[in-house]
Amino acid sequence: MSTQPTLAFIGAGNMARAIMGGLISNGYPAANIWATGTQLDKMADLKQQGLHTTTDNNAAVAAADIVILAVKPQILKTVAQSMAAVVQQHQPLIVSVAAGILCHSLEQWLGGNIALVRCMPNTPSLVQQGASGLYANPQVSATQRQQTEQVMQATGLALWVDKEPLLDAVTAVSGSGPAYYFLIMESMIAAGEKLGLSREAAQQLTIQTALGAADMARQSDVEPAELRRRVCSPNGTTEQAIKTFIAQGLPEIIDNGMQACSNRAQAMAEELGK
Ligand SMILES: NC(=O)C1=CN([C@@H]2O[C@H](COP(=O)(O)OP(=O)(O)OC[C@H]3O[C@@H](n4cnc5c(N)ncnc54)[C@H](O)[C@@H]3O)[C@@H](O)[C@H]2O)C=CC1
Ligand SMILES: O=C(O)[C@@H]1CCC=N1
Repeated sequence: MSTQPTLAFIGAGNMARAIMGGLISNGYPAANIWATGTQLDKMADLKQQGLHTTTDNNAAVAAADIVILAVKPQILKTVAQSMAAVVQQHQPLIVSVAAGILCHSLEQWLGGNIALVRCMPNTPSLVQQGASGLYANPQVSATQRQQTEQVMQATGLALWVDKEPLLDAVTAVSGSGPAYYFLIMESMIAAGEKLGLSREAAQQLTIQTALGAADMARQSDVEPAELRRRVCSPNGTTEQAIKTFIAQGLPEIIDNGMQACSNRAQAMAEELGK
């Protein structure tokens, strides 16, 4: 990475830890990363890796070029308001990873007129296989856009969207998406066991199949639908599985689930954004 801005993660929980872990594995200097939380002892492992840890959000903000807001959406208003003065004084770039909290609300809570990126990452960032959607408000400079992109690309794919509501679609596809695949894996492991495999064997085969399918889809120049057809021999075994999935409504189930996810993001903006 050519430029290495100092980062402050406000709320060192699951998502922040996934991004920080991905960055460190990618060679980002630990000394350039601050992590905050409510209890220092819960961040002892981060301190041991060379990160700065503190329970004082304002101290981390004052030290940072980029502040990543990674607390739960339900407490973001209180946390943002308590750091507004130091944000206005130091003018760092703010990146919020919170689902469903609009730029408009964040700008208000942070005292107005701030450079703000909303980012919807996902937890595979930890193994540098993340997928993030990014949206910048007009105050974000070209350099700040580039810096944000560099940071998020160090954890995987990072794509810009040009309309803020599209972040709810990103949430439905990739932000929440790992959980869908984990559920499918859970179900395949259970079904494999029911068919007589040991749990260990069912788990290994399931995970390797998910990895293989994803890697093949990524490397292929044809769409996943064609790759699926190539697995289905006429009157063979896969065809029976796929016919059963479709007859029982799997595509509609996935559509409904993702719609519910996006609806929830919009409802959170209403509930929590005032
Ligand atoms: N978990 C996920 O897969 C994803 C989460 N997100 C977003 O990331 C954000 C965080 O979610 P998670 O990491 O899952 O939650 P989490 O609960 O694991 O992490 C939040 C952290 O904030 C800390 N915290 C609480 N009050 C604080 C305060 N006043 N100051 C500083 N830190 C404080 C908590 O100790 C906790 O470690 C949410 O806004 C969520 O919408 C976005 C994409 C994916
Ligand atoms: O479930 C949530 O609200 C967060 C946002 C996307 C993934 N986890």
